[in-house]
Amino acid sequence: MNILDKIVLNKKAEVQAVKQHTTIKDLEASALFNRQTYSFREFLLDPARTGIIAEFKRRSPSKGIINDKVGVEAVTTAYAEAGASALSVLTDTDFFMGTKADLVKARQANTIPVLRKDFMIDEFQVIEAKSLGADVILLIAAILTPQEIDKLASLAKSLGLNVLLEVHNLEELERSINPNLDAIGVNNRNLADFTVSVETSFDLAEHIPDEFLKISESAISNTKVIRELKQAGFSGFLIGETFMKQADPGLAMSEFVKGLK
Ligand SMILES: O=C(O)c1ccccc1NCC(=O)[C@H](O)[C@H](O)COP(=O)(O)O
Repeated sequence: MNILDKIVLNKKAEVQAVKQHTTIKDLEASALFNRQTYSFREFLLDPARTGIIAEFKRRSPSKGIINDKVGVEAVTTAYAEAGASALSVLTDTDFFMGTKADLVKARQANTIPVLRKDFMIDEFQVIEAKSLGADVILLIAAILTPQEIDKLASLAKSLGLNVLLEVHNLEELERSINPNLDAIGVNNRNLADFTVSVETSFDLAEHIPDEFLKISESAISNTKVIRELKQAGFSGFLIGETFMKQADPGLAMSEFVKGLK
């Protein structure tokens, strides 16, 4: 069984366990549930920002612990200050050391869109994402059927959430395209074997219809590649480890963006 299969199996058990003690009514009662979400498109296309979706990521299956010494409020506010167009916050605990509380803290400390970075397999998690203050959810084509993507994306849109679909190859892209998506993210990391190549983004760029925002995800480590990705039509750049592996991830981002000017 590859790591993605393990994560999904674990996630199914986790969601079932949460449903034992939390109802949809409980989620809808959250103070954050009825807030107006920020537009992913508006912030990503704002020329005063960088297009960077800056990720708070303590640990990953591919790298182990990246940084467990920093706090989510301090890092995400520094990311926003450095020009992030949006924030990505891992809420998976078992594989990434993220928490749902991290998302709430990032939401309350910032006024830019926040992506709930998790493995969404159940409608409950979409409603939960809204209750935690997310603006954007991630749907991963490799773990969902087209019918599941359609169901989860249309629920998300009905709640005012933005939807980012993540693909890794042309077959996933072609089978998963759906009018309820806002953005298509090309993951440069193969989630089954962890190999990374930014060429994946360049190869898929021309196949993504223009109505969707194009996001390049993972293994982005310098500003030269961002300039090249912009030329190829990408307007969003999801970056985690490059910033988080530094003692001060916010400072690392502010130094990094100097190279974009
Ligand atoms: O990062 C991993 O090791 C990983 C393993 C299995 C499933 C997902 C994984 N990462 C999620 C992501 O997509 C990244 O956190 C995100 O794109 C940022 O990537 P990076 O800039 O390379 O940290």
